[in-house]
Amino acid sequence: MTLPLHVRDCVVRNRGGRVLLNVPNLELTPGASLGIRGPSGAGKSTLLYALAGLLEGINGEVHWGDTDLLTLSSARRASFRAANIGMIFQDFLLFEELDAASNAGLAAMYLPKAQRAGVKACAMAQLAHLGLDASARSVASYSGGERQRVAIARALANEATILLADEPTASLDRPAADSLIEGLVNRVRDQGATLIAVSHDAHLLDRMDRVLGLEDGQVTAGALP
Ligand SMILES: Nc1ncnc2c1ncn2[C@@H]1O[C@H](COP(=O)(O)OP(=O)(O)OP(=O)(O)O)[C@@H](O)[C@H]1O
Repeated sequence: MTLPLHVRDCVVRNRGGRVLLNVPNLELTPGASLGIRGPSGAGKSTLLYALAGLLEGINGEVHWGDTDLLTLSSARRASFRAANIGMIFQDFLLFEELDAASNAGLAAMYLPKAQRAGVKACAMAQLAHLGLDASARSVASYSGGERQRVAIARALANEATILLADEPTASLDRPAADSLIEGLVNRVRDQGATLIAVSHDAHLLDRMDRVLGLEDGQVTAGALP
């Protein structure tokens, strides 16, 4: 199921009250891709976390279709994420002691039993597609590029229609980065998925339908379609 995004008056503050992010209005139709660019500390990751319902102390509205994420309990937000959102975190957030397949198939833990085998199989297929074998080695010993690919496989394993990616090409070499970009763009086109990607990679930003600029927590460009 593909879902439109509507964000209204989304404000995130730190504990001292400083505004880290202020997005008055952001709309994205299903099947569209949005790049997010801006200097370090601009609030790009904070915006992705807000869109995933991963922040506390946030004001405003983040609607995916009819669901306002910010009104849900944290348990319901976790279920919504497991069913709808694939997220590639900037620092990967892998479980160090687990192997690649367990990390990539993590969404299975949060889904109904009937869907678990499918997610695990999809995780294995994504790993293979990304050139990783099903080693029983824990990911603690993986290289940066391998870790990034495990994180990508995890994000794609639950067939999510919302893909939130934080610097997804940062640890990949150019051919691997271009192949990933191609795969993501194809997924948006073929499955009507929504892709929102924070990136400094001009190749990636060039392939997005729109690019949103952020600076010091404020939107500087590209909020409207
Ligand atoms: N949990 C937090 N508590 C307090 N401040 C935070 C928290 N998370 C982020 N910040 C601050 O919010 C601002 C935006 O951080 P964010 O990680 O969103 O920036 P970014 O644009 O993604 O930067 P980078 O490109 O360096 O990853 C920074 O000043 C950061 O220190």
